Amino acid sequence: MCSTWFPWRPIKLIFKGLPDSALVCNDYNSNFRRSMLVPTHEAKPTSLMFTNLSKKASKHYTISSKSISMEDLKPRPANSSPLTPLGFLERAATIYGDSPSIIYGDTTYTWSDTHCRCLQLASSLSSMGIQRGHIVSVISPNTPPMYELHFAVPMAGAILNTINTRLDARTISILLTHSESKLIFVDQAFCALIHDALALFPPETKRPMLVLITDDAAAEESSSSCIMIHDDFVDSYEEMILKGDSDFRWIRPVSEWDPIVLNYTSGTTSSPKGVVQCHRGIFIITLDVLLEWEVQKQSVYLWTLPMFHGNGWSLTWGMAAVGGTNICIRKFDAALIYTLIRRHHVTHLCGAPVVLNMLTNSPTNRPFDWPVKILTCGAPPPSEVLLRTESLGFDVTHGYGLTETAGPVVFCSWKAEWNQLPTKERARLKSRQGVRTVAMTAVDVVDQKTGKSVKQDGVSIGEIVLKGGSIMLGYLKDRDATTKSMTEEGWFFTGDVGVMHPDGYLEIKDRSKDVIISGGENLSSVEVESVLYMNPSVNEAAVVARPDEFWGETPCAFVSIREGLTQKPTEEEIIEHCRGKLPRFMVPKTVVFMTELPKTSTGKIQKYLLREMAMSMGRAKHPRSEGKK
Ligand SMILES: Nc1ncnc2c1ncn2[C@@H]1O[C@H](COP(=O)(O)OP(=O)(O)OP(=O)(O)O)[C@@H](O)[C@H]1O
Repeated sequence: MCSTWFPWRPIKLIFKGLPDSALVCNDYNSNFRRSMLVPTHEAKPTSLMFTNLSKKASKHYTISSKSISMEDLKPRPANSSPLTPLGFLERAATIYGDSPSIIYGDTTYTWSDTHCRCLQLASSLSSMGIQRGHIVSVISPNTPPMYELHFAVPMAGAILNTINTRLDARTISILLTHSESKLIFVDQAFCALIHDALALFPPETKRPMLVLITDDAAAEESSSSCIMIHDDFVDSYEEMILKGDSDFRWIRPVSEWDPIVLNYTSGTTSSPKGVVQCHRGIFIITLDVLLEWEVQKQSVYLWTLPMFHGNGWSLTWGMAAVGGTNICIRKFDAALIYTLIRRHHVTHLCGAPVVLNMLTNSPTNRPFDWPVKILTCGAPPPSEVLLRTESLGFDVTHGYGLTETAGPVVFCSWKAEWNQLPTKERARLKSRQGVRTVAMTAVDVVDQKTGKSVKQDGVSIGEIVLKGGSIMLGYLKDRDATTKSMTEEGWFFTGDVGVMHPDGYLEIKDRSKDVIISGGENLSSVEVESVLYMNPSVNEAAVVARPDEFWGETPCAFVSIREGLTQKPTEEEIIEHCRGKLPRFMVPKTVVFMTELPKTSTGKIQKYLLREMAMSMGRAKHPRSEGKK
């Protein structure tokens, strides 16, 4: 009854001296001490009466107009501190102070160390003039400094921008100018790259300060290039920590909507866009992912996913929340990964489907004695790849998200009854993207013309739209793209197309830009790819549109073949393999073999490059007899 009256309802009302029969909401669980009912002679009668007061009680008690009514109960400072993930670190230092926070080669830090180092770094940043709202960039692989900067930079009030290490100098130069970065932390392996990027700055543009991150493990690869520009650095990372004050009072956000990170998208479909996320959004997604992926306290997390990729899907902050151990590595190396999983008894790791593929194809792969949980996201995982990964003892969780959502916000939440199904069927179910996380408000698939929800039949295609607390604030300096992607009705348009299955699970069919239209019919490149992956000789597959003289467009498959095969398949054999499993119009008409498919820095296949190659082949020609579907 109470909840229908007041949006901010009390959990329990305690009225001193009132008989039990006068308690209005006596079923709830926590304390709310406020005398709302007073003897009638002290208060003016009001029309608002509690209907379940006993007759006797209602005679003596009525609502005081002097007291605070339900409507007046508003947020107060005690319950309105801005949400921020930065507080996770202080807490981790209190609870897990002596436990390892980061292991990197022979170096181990504890949570006390990490807390202290981040405060010292934040203090040094402040001393150097870094202030609230400034952008501070970092280019580094997954090293301890890269992890620490996720706390230290926003603790100085600034906004962290992690730069993708695989970008070229020209793109980095554009991003740094666009972000107006004030300072860049540069791992020594990337000195030459940053040097080249800065050389491309327009003449009048102010240059950022540079701080050098030295690393013995990187020394070999980068010593000469680092000496070249050594004088350009204002300081070194470790010096800044030494100079810093460990009692520094970190700068809390004024509002939870204050920006905390700027991340550029992968650039799979167009130039990278600068996504800005706030403290609140990151707080929400971090807890959401931990809950959905069932990350236990003091888990051991191996950093196979680059932290520059959406801040490692927010698990950078997540590991502090659970006091886990971060195992850092500079490079993806399947043999090293298997060694580290065993050495440190790793419990969790993440990776785009390409990482799963590399792990399963590695000659060093061997099953584990304990379940190693792996979260895959970032691209559609073919069911064959899921199957192979699980057969090694990995427990795969499949999530879907974008840089714009700060991590996975849709998960293929697993149902116990599915464990009874045959393995192939399980893998097929798991390749679906799934259901919104608890912190997301809603997910839908809408018709691109009418904007109405499509039928929940697993066939009707529409655009995937999302709403929830971790959707970005917007794209930096791009009002048009921001308003286009987030409508007044409250939806964020993902640019992905998919279907909603009758059981409420979402499945992506393609990115809008990758849909192939053959003879007027939309064709999902993802479906064709998953059939190609069923061929045991196929290592990687991607399908794009090739202009076709008769159909307008037809599927063109690019494949790489597994290493070590004595007999490689022919184009006709690959086409024949698809014929048995796909409707005729979906069967690739062209197959191109490549040693390796081109990928973005986040491991996604660069379909726009393949599309350009397919375009350059000219229109596919057909004998007249092929003009039937
Ligand atoms: N589980 C998944 N299955 C299928 N596709 C996925 C999955 N997770 C993410 N994606 C794809 O990745 C996209 C988000 O990727 P990201 O934010 O890294 O940048 P990008 O979209 O690849 O780059 P750009 O926007 O610059 O083209 C999604 O829109 C979707 O197409």
